[in-house]
Amino acid sequence: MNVNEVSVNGSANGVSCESGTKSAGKRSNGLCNPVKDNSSYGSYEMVEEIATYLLERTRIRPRCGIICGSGLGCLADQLTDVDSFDYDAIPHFPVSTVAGHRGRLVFGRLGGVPVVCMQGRFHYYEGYSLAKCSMPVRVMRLVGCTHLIATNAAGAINSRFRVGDIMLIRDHVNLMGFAGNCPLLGPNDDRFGPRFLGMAKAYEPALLAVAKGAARQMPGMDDLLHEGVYCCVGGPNFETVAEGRLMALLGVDAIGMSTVHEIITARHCGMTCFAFSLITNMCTMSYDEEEEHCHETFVDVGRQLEGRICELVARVVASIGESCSETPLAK
Ligand SMILES: O=P(O)(O)O[C@@H]1C[C@H](O)[C@@H](CO)O1
Ligand code: HPA
Repeated sequence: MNVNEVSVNGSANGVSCESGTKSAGKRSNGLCNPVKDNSSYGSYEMVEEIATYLLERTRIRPRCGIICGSGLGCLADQLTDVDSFDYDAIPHFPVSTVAGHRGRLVFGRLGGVPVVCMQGRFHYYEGYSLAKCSMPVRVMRLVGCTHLIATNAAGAINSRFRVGDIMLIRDHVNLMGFAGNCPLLGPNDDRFGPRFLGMAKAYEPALLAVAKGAARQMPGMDDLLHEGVYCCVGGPNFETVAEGRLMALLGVDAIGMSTVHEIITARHCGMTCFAFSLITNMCTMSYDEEEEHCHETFVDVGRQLEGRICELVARVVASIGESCSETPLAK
């Protein structure tokens, strides 16, 4: 059996307290010592229990999961018919520790399409394993999502990009994977997906085409839009000049601290993926440049582009809604 065949019927009872998380009625600070953290965090039963907990408390049956990046929480604010769950109220869920990441799961409708938004994500530098950072993607799958939209704030390596541009992610470089760190480390549970998986079409070309078509219809948007390669680093420090230059040699267009492990996890459980980066800064590529990296400024860039970004996402979600109504959702 795999996730495409399984319907959620686990029980929300009998929740146990795991190290570095919180379970019903019991709390810790939600942080893990990465050394002690279990790389294969999130058994099928645990994820199923979280999904059941949520489905018992909302009538929304989402088709698409949306992860809001730094400063992009506005995406969740667009939803109607909302049921929201603070992360610290959901059994086994980690908690957000980064400014600009609100820390709640929001079920609702975007233009009529049922979706669930992570208003705040988990990052490796917060002390969570990659498996734990991306565990909510599996929850999204078990509550019924067939599609994932991941968004992030990123620094531009590509000198043609400008702050405020949007880069549709065509592909990524899994730098942390090169170093042996991957959300799928540890025993594989075939109910989620296969042991080995191809990543050549990680980002769905049809959704990239939809986004580009939508941008052409939005005044001024076409000029802001690029397509490129994203790379995730562990953070929380930004890159040295030498590292920035190395990224350019590797063919990377923008660098961030998320998304790659979420997409790997989503592809593992058969989800169709779309992602984009909001360019919040230019990476420092020369020793003569003043480094002007500031998380709060990055969050502000997101706020300034809220309207356009929300419209872009709404249009992609609408097209997902249309494709889902043509293809019946697997149980
Ligand atoms: O959650 P995302 O990837 O959007 O967050 C980026 C990377 C760091 O967490 C933070 C740096 O300002 O923004
Ligand atoms: N580097 C890494 N992550 C980032 C950056 C950056 O320049 N900007 C926003 N997230």
